Amino acid sequence: MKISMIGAGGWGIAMITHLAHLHKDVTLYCRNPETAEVLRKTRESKDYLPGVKIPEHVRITADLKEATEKMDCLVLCTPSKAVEQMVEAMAPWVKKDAVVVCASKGLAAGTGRCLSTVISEKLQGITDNIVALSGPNHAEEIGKGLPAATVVASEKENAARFVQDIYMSPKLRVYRSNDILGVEYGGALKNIIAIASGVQDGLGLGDNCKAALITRGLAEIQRFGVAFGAKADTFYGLSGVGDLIVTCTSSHSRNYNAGLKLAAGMTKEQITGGTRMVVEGFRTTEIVYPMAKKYGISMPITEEIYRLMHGQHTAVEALECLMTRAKKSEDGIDMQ
Ligand SMILES: NC(=O)C1=CN([C@@H]2O[C@H](COP(=O)(O)OP(=O)(O)OC[C@H]3O[C@@H](n4cnc5c(N)ncnc54)[C@H](O)[C@@H]3O)[C@@H](O)[C@H]2O)C=CC1
Ligand SMILES: O=C(CO)COP(=O)(O)O
Repeated sequence: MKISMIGAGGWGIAMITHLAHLHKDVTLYCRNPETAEVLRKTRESKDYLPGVKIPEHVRITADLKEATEKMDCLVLCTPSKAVEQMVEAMAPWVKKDAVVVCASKGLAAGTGRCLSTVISEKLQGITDNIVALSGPNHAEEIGKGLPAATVVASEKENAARFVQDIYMSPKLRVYRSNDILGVEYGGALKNIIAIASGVQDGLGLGDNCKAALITRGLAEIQRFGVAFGAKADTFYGLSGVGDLIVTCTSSHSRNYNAGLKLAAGMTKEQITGGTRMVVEGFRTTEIVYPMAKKYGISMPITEEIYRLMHGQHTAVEALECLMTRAKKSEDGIDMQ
């Protein structure tokens, strides 16, 4: 079994460390040759995941061909903005019928399509074994081997089973799903609500407000996902409500921390300029809000995060707008 991790940020390092405890032939692709050399020598990324030792037998390479060819399983975990380009670059070396896993959480710019859809298109004629992996999984905890659960989803049942077998361990419980779109929309859109959660904590709004935000956040994530082909029930699972809870409440979350900074008055540019780590929720908001507007999908929290990011509302104004909206019924079917 030859497994390769494409992306050496926090998530890639956590996953390859987990997989290295279960498999012998494991590779980590790091795009920067100097960084790859440092990782080879120190077996640790001080920048992305300090305190996690990459096992000695993990092959670390900056050569994409070496990281791709002959691999039975390729896991993509770059920031979402790089996934399409990365798959395009890998395509000439991807083995026929290899299983390709998308562990990045985001959507395609412009179209808002799921990353698995883009990957499938780029690998047409080479493989259709495309799987999404998503769940409440902070790299900091997976890297330390703390217990967790996740979901692997695919239209191809055998591909999902294959990835389930590869990842499953007494430390990581892996569930299967056939709703790849639902799993991906949950993973991508929860980052918007996590930013909002950071904003609300930054304003000191309390636990009742947090519970309301998570619950109403789930409702709008589900509305969007279902409108684009996901199954409603998937959002009540690990990749939906599970990931939403952890990202809205964990101090590990980059999106949550970005929200805290927005509430403190920092701009999106100041926040992203101050960290090398990806804050996916900003990009996902830029993609989702115009789509929600275009297709008439009510997403009030997403709308306020968009306005906050664009300096159109302050955090306090965003709160006021959300609290003073027209009266609604909870299930969205408004009674006369
Ligand atoms: N960190 C976490 O706990 C989890 C992250 N994810 C997702 O995984 C993806 C990656 O996240 P992290 O590893 O945390 O990010 P990170 O910010 O820790 O690291 C990003 C890595 O991608 C590389 N990179 C940046 N731009 C690139 C490009 N254009 N082409 C190729 N490589 C590029 C960087 O050099 C770095 O190695 C994101 O979509 C994130 O939402 C999913 C689950 C958990
Ligand atoms: O997706 C994640 C946890 O499941 C990571 O979230 P952040 O990108 O906000 O850190």
